[in-house]
Amino acid sequence: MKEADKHIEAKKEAPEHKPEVVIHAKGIKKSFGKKKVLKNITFDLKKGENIVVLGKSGQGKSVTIQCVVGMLQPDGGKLEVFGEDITTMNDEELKQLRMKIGFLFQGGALYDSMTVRDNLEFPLTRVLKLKDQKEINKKVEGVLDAVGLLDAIDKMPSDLSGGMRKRVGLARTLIVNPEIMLYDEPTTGLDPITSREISELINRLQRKYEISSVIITHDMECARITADRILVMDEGEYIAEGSYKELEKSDNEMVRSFFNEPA
Ligand SMILES: Nc1ncnc2c1ncn2[C@@H]1O[C@H](COP(=O)(O)OP(=O)(O)OP(=O)(O)O)[C@@H](O)[C@H]1O
Repeated sequence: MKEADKHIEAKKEAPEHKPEVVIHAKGIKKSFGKKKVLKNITFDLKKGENIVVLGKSGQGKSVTIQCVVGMLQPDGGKLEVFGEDITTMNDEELKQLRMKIGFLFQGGALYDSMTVRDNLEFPLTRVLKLKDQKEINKKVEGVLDAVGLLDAIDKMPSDLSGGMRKRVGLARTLIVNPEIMLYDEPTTGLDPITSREISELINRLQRKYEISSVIITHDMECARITADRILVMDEGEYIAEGSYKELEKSDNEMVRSFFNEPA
């Protein structure tokens, strides 16, 4: 780590979380044909907590979060979100549940032909069916302010940098007030400084809205800044769990390999 970067310390300890568990996964299994992708996934996400999932490519990190939002059905195990078993939910129940979960995809795609304002209005008018323009404007401006991009409200996505587009994507996810955020590689493709801004933004949003997050990343700086707890995934299960500082000292070679990689 560079000397100048040291002021952004790894989280030392989890903030005082309420013990409420928002995601409870126990023994989740998922195969595609003969390929066993998830063998035994067990974790709890507590309210207001950031957990980071580390793992080599193709280990099933994305499959896990797709199970959490009901896009994929696990083959076995228990999966409760906000205390409800999601494996037995019907389409309407899943739709209601997904409104409480923000999912920032790797691409975080915006509609290129729409301004930032229109991109943000879209979920309000189409998903929440809001009609009151004053209320819509207030929400759009509020969420852009939260991600520090109020100035960009009338710009087109093509006029924004990669980091700004990522923040607008995040704003569009946040605008429907999710209680859980699922981030799939939030800093991929961004330079180190912009990546750090996104990581710090994830923390600010966690504090401001008391959002609970699962953050999938290969970016160890992002893990260091955002993680209250890290889970390391290997061959369909979690092989280690702990804070950044704890895992940094792990004896396990696979765990150590993440910390030893050059940034
Ligand atoms: N809908 C699907 N149908 C068939 N196979 C799938 C499907 N979704 C994922 N897989 C397979 O499951 C495995 C795990 O994929 P996943 O995307 O979860 O990996 P990952 O750990 O998120 O990897 P990365 O870090 O590269 O994003 C891969 O081999 C992938 O090909």
